[in-house]
Amino acid sequence: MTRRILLINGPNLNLLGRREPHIYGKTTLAEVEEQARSQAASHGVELETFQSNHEGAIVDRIQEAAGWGPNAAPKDGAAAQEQPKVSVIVINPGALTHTSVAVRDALLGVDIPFVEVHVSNIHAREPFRNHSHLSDKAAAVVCGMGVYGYTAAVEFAARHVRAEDGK
Ligand SMILES: O=C(O)[C@]1(O)C=C(c2cccc(Sc3ccccc3)c2)[C@@H](O)[C@H](O)C1
Repeated sequence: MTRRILLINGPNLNLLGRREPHIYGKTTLAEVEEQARSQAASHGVELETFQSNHEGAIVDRIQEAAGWGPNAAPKDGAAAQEQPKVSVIVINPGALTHTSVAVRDALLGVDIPFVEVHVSNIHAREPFRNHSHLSDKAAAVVCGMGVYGYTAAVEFAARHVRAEDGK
């Protein structure tokens, strides 16, 4: 069974590197995703990426990681294709961090360990950004390290996958 990491980025992160570089740096999301894919591959682990500005689409993608949801199985009754198992989710929920019980519920519901990433230090920003609906349930939280936070998170996730495989 091929195991993989699912990297999810939430609202406005498609603008990473293009807006507010003094807070989020100049690295684009495409560059972050390519680096993460390459880093995971160096561990022999697949990495899939998903970015959406829509809470429900993120909930759907999280459910799909567990084999549930609208795209889980073919409608014609054919055997669902063997999908590589998502072993770990790395997620930067963006503003949904502070607002979305639905994303929290989806992550808890699929029972897949997740790592929460924030490019900025959310604890040193506006009060409304100081609370996360996810952190108390995350396997790990990385924030304030810029886009290196994704590197640290993927490293942690890849090591978890390899431990699962007994490597
Ligand atoms: O630091 C982060 O990674 C964070 O998750 C990321 C966020 C984020 C992500 C993308 C854009 C913006 S703000 C923005 C919106 C439009 C254009 C430029 C910047 C904030 C914040 O909403 C969160 O509070 C913190």
